[in-house]
Parts: sequence; C-alpha cells; structure tokens
Amino acid sequence: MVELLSTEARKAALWELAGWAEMPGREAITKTFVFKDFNEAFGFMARVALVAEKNDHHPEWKNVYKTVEVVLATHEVGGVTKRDIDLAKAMNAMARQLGVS
Ligand SMILES: C[C@H](O)[C@H](O)[C@H]1CNC2=NC(N)=NC(=O)C2=N1
Repeated sequence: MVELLSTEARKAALWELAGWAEMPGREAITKTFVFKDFNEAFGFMARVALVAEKNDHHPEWKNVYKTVEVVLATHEVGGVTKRDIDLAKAMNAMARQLGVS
C-alpha cells in the first residue's frame, strides 16, 4: 500500500516542483498549465494520459481551451503520496517539451 507523505516531505517535494502548490482545504497538489492553444493543451493531456495509464495513477484535471488545471492526490489513501510527486514531475517535463514551464 502506498504511504501518505508527511507534511515536511510533501513541502520539501513541492520545492522541487516548479509551479505546484498545496491545495487549500484538501490534501492534494495543484498546478494550472497555460499552453499556446487548445491543440498544444490537448497534446499535453494525451501524453500525460499515456503515462497515467502506464503507472495506473491518474490526474484530476479540467481543460478550458489552452488551460489545463490539474489536481493530484492518491485516492486510495486520501492524500499526497510519492505517486503524485512523480506524476507532477513527469507533467512538468512534458509541458517543458511543449515550451511551457
Ligand atoms: C483500480 C485502480 O488501480 C485504482 O483505482 C487506481 C487508479 N488510478 C488512481 N489514481 C489516483 N490519483 N489515485 C488512486 O488511488 C488511483 N488508483
């Protein structure tokens, strides 16, 4: 069973995750990505979807035109685990490949 990160571990991990923040009122991390256009935003989501399926760990996200709002938490344990940190890192890398920080 995957373990919840301690508060200090979660905060330390967030230092390394450009643009990610704790979600107010919920143990989760969140980031909003803004892309050049819808095509890039959806291309990002398609790439992330493949990684999420491979890792069996999925984001909660909302896409409006060129914006993708993402929330990551591990539902099985009701909070933030290493899986969320790893997916956030992967998302930042995939966004950077599209020229978005
Ligand atoms: C059955 C399946 O393996 C589980 O429901 C997986 C799927 N993807 C998941 N994604 C996330 N974010 N949290 C989970 O606990 C989770 N569990």
